[in-house]
Amino acid sequence: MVTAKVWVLKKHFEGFPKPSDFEMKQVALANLKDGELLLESVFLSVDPYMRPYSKRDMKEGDVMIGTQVARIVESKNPAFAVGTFVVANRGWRTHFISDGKDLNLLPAGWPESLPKSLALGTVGMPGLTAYVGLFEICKMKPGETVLVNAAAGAVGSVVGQLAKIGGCKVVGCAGSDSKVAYLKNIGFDEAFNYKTVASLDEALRKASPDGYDCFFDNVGGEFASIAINHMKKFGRIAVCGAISQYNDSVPQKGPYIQIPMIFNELSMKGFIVSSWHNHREEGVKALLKWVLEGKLKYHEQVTERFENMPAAFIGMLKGENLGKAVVKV
Ligand SMILES: NC(=O)C1=CN([C@@H]2O[C@H](COP(=O)(O)OP(=O)(O)OC[C@H]3O[C@@H](n4cnc5c(N)ncnc54)[C@H](OP(=O)(O)O)[C@@H]3O)[C@@H](O)[C@H]2O)C=CC1
Ligand SMILES: CCCCC/C=C\CC(=O)/C=C/C=C/C=C/[C@@H](O)CCCC(=O)O
Repeated sequence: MVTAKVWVLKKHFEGFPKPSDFEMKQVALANLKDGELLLESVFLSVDPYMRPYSKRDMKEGDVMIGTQVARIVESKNPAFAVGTFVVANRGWRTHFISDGKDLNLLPAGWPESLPKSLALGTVGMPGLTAYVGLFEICKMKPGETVLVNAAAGAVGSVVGQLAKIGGCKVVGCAGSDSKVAYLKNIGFDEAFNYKTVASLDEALRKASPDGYDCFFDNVGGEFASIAINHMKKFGRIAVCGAISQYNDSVPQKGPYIQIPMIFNELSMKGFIVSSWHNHREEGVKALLKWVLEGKLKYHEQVTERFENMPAAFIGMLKGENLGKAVVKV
């Protein structure tokens, strides 16, 4: 019999998550029935959505939500061979049982040399978020200027590079000078540290005096309220995330957006990547191709050991990650 380690939400987060909000438990797994598989998590993802979704969808004592790259270690299902790697959405667990219906194989053509953890990042849900947000929501066109915040993270770093591949000028911001250096390294035209600039308004104007056609917003809050005033006529805003607000106990009050929306005839659309599953195959295939061609660079912040899941999650929310934050079990 296999015993899985799992992390549960011991106490709903109040403000910023803290280690004592989590508890690690052991769960004995049943023997496999016909048609079932035993899987071990190899890489687990820590993502911002876990913070707001825990409040909306979870109760105390539930296993933390999340996805993993897992390896099949035992199979009583002829459709799945032992040793196969899959992407699963089974939460913070070292081991789990599946009937195979909830598993996604890695995309065809995945070379052995490419880290499988990328299926949780650049060639997974965050990469697909960038792809959908830019091509379907912003409807980015060559020659346009694209702005993205949280630009050195999992989604933002792909947004900037896809915008360059698509023939745009790209401006990004991030929360440290080393992240800004990374953005320049992967091809951003302009990048600034939003924590140290004297004025966000000035920094946005300096980076693109003519304004922005597309704004891929990962952050919300004050940054978005300022950026909206820098949109060009008929600009498009993809409302992807609002990480600056996820840990607020008291909702922020911002300036109202109607005047710039009307004056510049802007479009603003929120989206959730899961609703775009019909674009998944096409998107992931394109992302993999760009990675293999060297046009789409990646960086991963790998935390070792399952025991460090809460630390990796809290660190990501604090901005300690460059690129995609993952945990190697
Ligand atoms: N709509 C959708 O379907 C999806 C939305 N998202 C959203 O995209 C955004 C980015 O996600 P992801 O790429 O996975 O995460 P990241 O890899 O970008 O990690 C989060 C980053 O957010 C930045 N950050 C944290 N707090 C603040 C703050 N108060 N102000 C500004 N930046 C902050 C930090 O970078 P820094 O050092 O630069 O501050 C941190 O590294 C999130 O808002 C997430 O919810 C993600 C996936 C799907
Ligand atoms: C309750 C308030 C919500 C505010 C918006 C919060 C977050 C936006 C966001 O980050 C959403 C992310 C959604 C991710 C969904 C992922 C899963 O479906 C897993 C998908 C697995 C995979 O495709 O690899």
